[in-house]
Amino acid sequence: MNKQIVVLPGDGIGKEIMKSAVRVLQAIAENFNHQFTFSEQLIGGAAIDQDQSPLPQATIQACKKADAVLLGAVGGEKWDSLPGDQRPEKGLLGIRKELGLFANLRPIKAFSPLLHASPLKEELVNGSDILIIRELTGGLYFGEPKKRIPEENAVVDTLYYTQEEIERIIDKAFQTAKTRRKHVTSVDKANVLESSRMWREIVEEKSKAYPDVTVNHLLVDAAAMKLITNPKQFDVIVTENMFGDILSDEASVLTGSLGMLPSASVRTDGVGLYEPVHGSAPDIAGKGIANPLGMILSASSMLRQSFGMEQEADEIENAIQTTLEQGYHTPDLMIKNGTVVGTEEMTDLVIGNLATNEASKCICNSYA
Ligand SMILES: NC(=O)C1=CN([C@@H]2O[C@H](COP(=O)(O)OP(=O)(O)OC[C@H]3O[C@@H](n4cnc5c(N)ncnc54)[C@H](O)[C@@H]3O)[C@@H](O)[C@H]2O)C=CC1
Ligand SMILES: CC(C)CC(=O)C(=O)O
Ligand SMILES: [Mg+2]
Repeated sequence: MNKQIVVLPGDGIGKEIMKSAVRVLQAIAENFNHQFTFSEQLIGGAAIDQDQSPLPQATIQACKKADAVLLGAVGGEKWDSLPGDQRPEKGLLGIRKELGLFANLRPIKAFSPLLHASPLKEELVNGSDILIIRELTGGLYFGEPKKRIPEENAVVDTLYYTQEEIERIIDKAFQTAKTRRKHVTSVDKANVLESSRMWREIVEEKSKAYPDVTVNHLLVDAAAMKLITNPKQFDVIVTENMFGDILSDEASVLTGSLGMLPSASVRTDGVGLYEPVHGSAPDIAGKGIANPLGMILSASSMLRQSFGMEQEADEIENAIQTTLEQGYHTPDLMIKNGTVVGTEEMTDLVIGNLATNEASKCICNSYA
């Protein structure tokens, strides 16, 4: 199969972990006789430096033509003093919006060798399997007005949703729950926010069309607590953009590290952008120690969800399981008696544990 993949490494560790994902995909291409063509484009701080824009038109056009997009991470101190609409993060929000990627799927399930790597008790973590479905192109991160109001010595951000935006993400949650353990937890702040009250009404109305799926509602503050005191009660969690952003970083502690979490940002036709949950991690960037597994798992999610390559995705996930069983881990994972390795060595080990591990011959501009 011939697939065109746009890669957006971005900033900080984004560049380091993207190399890992591409190398793993090259090995998969070789093993399964696929042709993956990678085209690297600019986003975030790297794009500001080269093109004076966090999301150049060339990047948007390339992403729109691609079969799928891989994204590393954006942001860093260098660009922190820029106005909000010129920051690297604006490029990330922009590409999600441009591609219409309204649903961000964040699976949280610990690999068995990492059950003891969480600061939470192993018996709490063991058996938990959560999918956070975060609304991605609306809500507080996109609503207007969003500005300083100097004449009032004030500031405003806006939480705006159309009914249609809420309906499509709730449908996505119910449809996805049908393929899992058939339970949806909708998380909101309906005791305070009007947007949450409308969200809750839509969940109730939509639930009538999915009689085999059970549903409950939680306020976001209590949900944050329950995520780490009783995570096994959750199957699918669906929530507003900012709530999902925050809860998923919190939930990552179940897996041992934020660096383990992949995500898929999708729309209804299967087109997707695949990105780890974490950011550009400036505190460890350039040190060669970033955990590449969240990025590699995002690539395997791309194979599964955008390309229908189930066996190939399984091979990557099995190779990660084997590598962790062998005791290898990057320093972010607090494991007793393991062997600490860097980003590149971890990538070599995963590739070495693929069913076959010959070097790839795929077409690749900057990763050959
Ligand atoms: N998707 C994206 O591009 C995102 C970008 N950001 C941006 O990233 C920059 C840094 O933000 P932070 O709040 O520090 O969040 P962060 O997610 O970059 O890092 C939080 C902590 O987790 C660690 N960490 C994250 N990923 C890791 C990995 N793969 N391996 C090992 N350790 C890892 C970092 O070292 C840091 O201690 C900011 O500019 C922010 O706006 C933040 C989140 C998401
Ligand atoms: C720019 C932010 C919204 C990025 C982030 O934290 C995320 O998408 O998880
Ligand atoms: Mg986040």
